[in-house]
Amino acid sequence: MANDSSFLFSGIRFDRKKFGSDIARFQKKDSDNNNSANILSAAEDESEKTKEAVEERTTSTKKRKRKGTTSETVEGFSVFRKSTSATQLNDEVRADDESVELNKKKKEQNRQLERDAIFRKKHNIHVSGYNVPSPLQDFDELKSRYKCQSYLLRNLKELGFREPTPIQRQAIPVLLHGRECFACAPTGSGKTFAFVCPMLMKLKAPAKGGIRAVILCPARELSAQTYRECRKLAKGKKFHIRLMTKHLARNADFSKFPCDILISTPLRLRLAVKRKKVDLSRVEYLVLDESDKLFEPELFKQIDSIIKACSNPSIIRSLFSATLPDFVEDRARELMHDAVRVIVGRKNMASETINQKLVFTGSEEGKLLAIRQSFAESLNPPVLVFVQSKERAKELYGELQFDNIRVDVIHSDLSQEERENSVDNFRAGKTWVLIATDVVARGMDFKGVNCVINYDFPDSAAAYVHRIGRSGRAGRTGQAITFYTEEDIPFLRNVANLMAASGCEVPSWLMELRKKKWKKHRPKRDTISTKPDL
Ligand SMILES: Nc1ncnc2c1ncn2[C@@H]1O[C@H](COP(=O)(O)OP(=O)(O)OP(=O)(O)O)[C@@H](O)[C@H]1O
Repeated sequence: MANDSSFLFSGIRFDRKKFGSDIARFQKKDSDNNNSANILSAAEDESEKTKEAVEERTTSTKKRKRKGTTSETVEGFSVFRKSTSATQLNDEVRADDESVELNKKKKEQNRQLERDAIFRKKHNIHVSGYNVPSPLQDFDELKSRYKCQSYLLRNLKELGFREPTPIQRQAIPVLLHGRECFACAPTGSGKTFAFVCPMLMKLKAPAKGGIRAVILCPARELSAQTYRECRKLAKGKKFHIRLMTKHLARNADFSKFPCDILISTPLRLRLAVKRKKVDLSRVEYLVLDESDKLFEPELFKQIDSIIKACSNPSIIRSLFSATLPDFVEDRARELMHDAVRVIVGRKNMASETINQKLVFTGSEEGKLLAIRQSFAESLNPPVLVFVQSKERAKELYGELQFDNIRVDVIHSDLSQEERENSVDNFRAGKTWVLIATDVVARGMDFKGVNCVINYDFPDSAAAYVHRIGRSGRAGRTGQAITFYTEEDIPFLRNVANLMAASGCEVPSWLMELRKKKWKKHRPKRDTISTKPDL
């Protein structure tokens, strides 16, 4: 025991002065107790010394760090030094260093998070999800942070894109970090580039060996437009970008040619998949543009089977739209892994750059008078006029085509070529007024549409937001006029709410109307005609 204790406590100097009274007490005890008394007092001493030693060690480690040295003998510390191996000590020092480093890193991360939050607030960007990448400060960061190739930066410049739009600031880094993403941003706010840019950057260079990326759009016109935009952005790089035409869907064998990016409507892609001429198992990127439309019941089956056919486990999927109803969010959460949700402004809101107006026309006849009067007073082309069906598009066209204005029409009964011509002529300014059904209500980027007229009241909040969003794009101002008749009054409050939310003045009586659930409001309307009924 004595030996043990001397071994255990060797090196400890006993402070006789400090523990004088204890020594006196223990000296009175018989000799048998001497050993244990010594041990006890030595133990007390040790505990005292241990405390000192620990304090000493902490200070000396700090000192060492300050001085940059690693060994300094401290009195009374040697017992621990002796029983602690050099590697252990080194480990402790290293652990200390690491924890300081970690703290520094954490602090910097927190500062970055704070900066990101301020920046997002400034640009009205709202995110949710784990570890959301920092938003882009400018396009230069595409190069400095993500090694963007020069062809893409050059194309951006050529297109006149100086600053990223809010959705581009956030969605591009999210996708470049390989995260799935569902995003909602106002009409005309640059969502196309937000998904095409990271796609081109991730694909890096043209390659053979199957379809690598797919963009799905709900309408042919929008697919054609996205195809053109992709090609503009990819200029200078020989990517194989293909638009799924009716001919390709029916006849082509996609295994026979390279395809980096395929742009299609769900119907055409589904047809090609069914024919087994398209293999989607290698697709690395899948974009569902106008995703809420794609998830509507009439397209859901096709979309579902396409998503299943894109079976690559490392696929990155993204959903984009200006309207993101809850059912689409739910679907996105089911579908995606570790997705980031990006909302610019408020969900499902009309663009704030559009001046919106409601006009009561009483009857169908009243509408025709109102549109003629409006054109007579001030026709400021290009003007887009929306009606609720192809029959009504034909009727209105029949009325206006002889009115000495350059008017055209687009609907699903026209041939592909006729539809393309209508769009091209309108884009080129040859047509002043384009009468349309909802086939061109979503995504179409007609530059500088001055006014959208909802000749027929839209059938849903989403339809309203997308239709009027053909105007007031890319920061420009625009105008939207919505005609309403008695039949539409139950749904007026919904439009009034959208108007108020995007900053338009709304008469107070409108805000006092009752709200009614707006579900596919397409009442049977009287024929558009000034000819008297026979
Ligand atoms: N960073 C940018 N700077 C300037 N213009 C831009 C920028 N990004 C996109 N644009 C332009 O803004 C217009 C609208 O872009 P885009 O069609 O992608 O909008 P969107 O958000 O997809 O609209 P929608 O919801 O109607 O589909 C286009 O003409 C496009 O060229």
